Amino acid sequence: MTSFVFVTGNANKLKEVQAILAAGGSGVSVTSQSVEVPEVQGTTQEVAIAKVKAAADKLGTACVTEDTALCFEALNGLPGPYIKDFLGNLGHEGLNKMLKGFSNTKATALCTFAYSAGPGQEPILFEGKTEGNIVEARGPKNFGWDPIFQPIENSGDKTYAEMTSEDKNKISHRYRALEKLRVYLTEKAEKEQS
Ligand SMILES: O=P(O)(O)OP(=O)(O)OP(=O)(O)OC[C@H]1O[C@@H](n2cnc3c(O)ncnc32)[C@H](O)[C@@H]1O
Ligand SMILES: [Mg+2]
Repeated sequence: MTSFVFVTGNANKLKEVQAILAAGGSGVSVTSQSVEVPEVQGTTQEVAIAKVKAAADKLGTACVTEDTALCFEALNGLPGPYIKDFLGNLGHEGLNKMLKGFSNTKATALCTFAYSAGPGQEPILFEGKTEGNIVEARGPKNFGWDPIFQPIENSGDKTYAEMTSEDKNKISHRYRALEKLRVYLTEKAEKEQS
C-alpha cells in the first residue's frame, strides 16, 4: 500500500483526489495536511516547485502539493496560476467579461502535482490538462470556476459544475495529473521492495 501526504487547504481538491484514487482501485491512498505555504509568482512549474519545497521543509517529510491554473488562450495563458486571485476578485461574471473583447473563449485547465521526497530533495512534477471554453456560469457554485468551464470532450454541453463528480473525475485536469503521480508512486514502491 502506497500512501502520500497531500498538503492542501482546499477541501474540494482533497475530496476529488480521494474519489479518483478510490475509483482506480490502485492501492494508493492519501492523508492530508493543511499547511500555510507562500505561493510565489512565476510559471506554473516555478509556482509548483516552490510550493512543494516549502511544504516539505515545513513538514520535514515527503509530501505532495497541487496547483491548478486556468489559462485563457486569448490572454496568452493568463490568469494561469493566478486564477485564485482573479476568481476571488472578479467572480464568474468578471472572468467572462475579461473575454468580451475577444472572439476566442478557449481555456485550458492545468493541474500540476508536485512530489518531494523530503526537505532538500528536487521536486518532480506531474501535469494534466483538459481543454474547454469559458461560458456564463451554469450549475452548482461549490467549487471554484467549475460553473464557467465547459470541457470540449465527453461533456455534451455541460460545464464541470453540471457534470456528476464521477464524470468530471474521468476527464478532469486533476484526474490526468493524479494518474501520472499514481503510476510514479506505485513503481517507486515496487522498486523499493525488490
Ligand atoms: O491549498 P491549495 O492546494 O493551494 O488550494 P487553493 O484553493 O489555494 O488552490 P490553488 O492555489 O491551486 O488555486 C486554484 C484556484 O482554482 C480553483 N480550483 C482548483 N481546482 C479546481 C477545479 O477542479 N474546478 C474549479 N475550480 C478549481 C481553486 O478553488 C482556487 O481558486
Ligand atoms: Mg493555494
